[in-house]
Formats: sequence, structure tokens, C-alpha cells
Amino acid sequence: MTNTIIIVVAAALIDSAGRTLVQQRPPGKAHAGLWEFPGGKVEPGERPDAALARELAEELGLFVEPGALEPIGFVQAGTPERPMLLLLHACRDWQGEPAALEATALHWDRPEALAALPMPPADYPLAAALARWLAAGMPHDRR
Ligand SMILES: Nc1nc2c([nH]c(=O)n2[C@H]2C[C@H](O)[C@@H](COP(=O)(O)OP(=O)(O)OP(=O)(O)O)O2)c(=O)[nH]1
Repeated sequence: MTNTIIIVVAAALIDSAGRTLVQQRPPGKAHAGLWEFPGGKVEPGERPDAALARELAEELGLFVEPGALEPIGFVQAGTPERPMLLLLHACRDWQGEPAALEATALHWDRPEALAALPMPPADYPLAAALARWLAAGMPHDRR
């Protein structure tokens, strides 16, 4: 029997100084202590953008319009028994002040500096895609 792929949505919140938010995974979870992009698993029947808006509310107390989420890149992760697909989105517009409601700590850093942090393996190619995407100039900047 083949295993169903778990879709995980994640967000690179980008502030006005061009920094991105990462959060530290709490003890007792997979990848505990590592720095990740906020987000989580898409629930059955849920739209990925709605899932990410829900996760940002649950984890950080933010209100985000699903339309404010821009696709950046994706990466395969997990194991053969538990395959995952991580979808990274950029977000520059949100309401509220990020609070570590589930994470151990929050950290803002320039995208090219994120790879110096201990992250889940799948996050290194995502951080690289983010840095390239920002360096290329977002559609937002070209208006
Ligand atoms: N949110 C998030 N999850 C990530 C990232 N990188 C990465 O490998 N993951 C993995 C960790 C988890 O296995 C899964 C997200 O699951 P989750 O955050 O909703 O739930 P969870 O901690 O209970 O996960 P799990 O223990 O069931 O694996 O994706 C990332 O940057 N952000």
C-alpha cells in the first residue's frame, strides 16, 4: 500500500527590514529545539492557504488573509513511511504582533543567515529558495 503524502504549509513572514521569522520547536515534538518556519499540516478537506492562515493564528496569534500568502517553493521531506511535501509561502501583510504561543522562542533574521541555525533538514533548501526569491525581487517590489 502506498502512503498518502502529508502536506505541510509554512510561512516566511517578512518584516519591513527584510528579516524573516523562525520559531523554535518545543520539547517532545519531532525536530525539538530546531528552528522552523511557522506552519503545520493541512487537514483533510482544508485549502492549503486557509490551513496556513489557521496555523499562523494558532501559533503566533496573527490574522492573515489567505490572499496575502505568496508561493515561494516546495521540498519533499519525511520518510518513505511518512512522506511529506512542504510548501513555503511568503507573507508581508499580517495583523497583530507575533507571539510564541506554541514555540519555545521566536527569532527574526535575514534569510541568508537562517542556514546558520539548526533547522529540520528540509528547511535548508527552503531557506535557500527564500533567499533567491528575495534577491530576485518580489512581484510586490516591481509594482
Ligand atoms: N511547521 C513546520 N513544519 C516543518 C518544517 N520543516 C519540517 O520538516 N517540518 C515538519 C515537522 C512536522 O513533522 C511537520 C509539521 O507538523 P506540525 O508542526 O503540524 O505538527 P507536529 O509538530 O505535531 O508534527 P509531528 O510531531 O506530528 O511530526 O513538518 C517547517 O519549517 N515548519
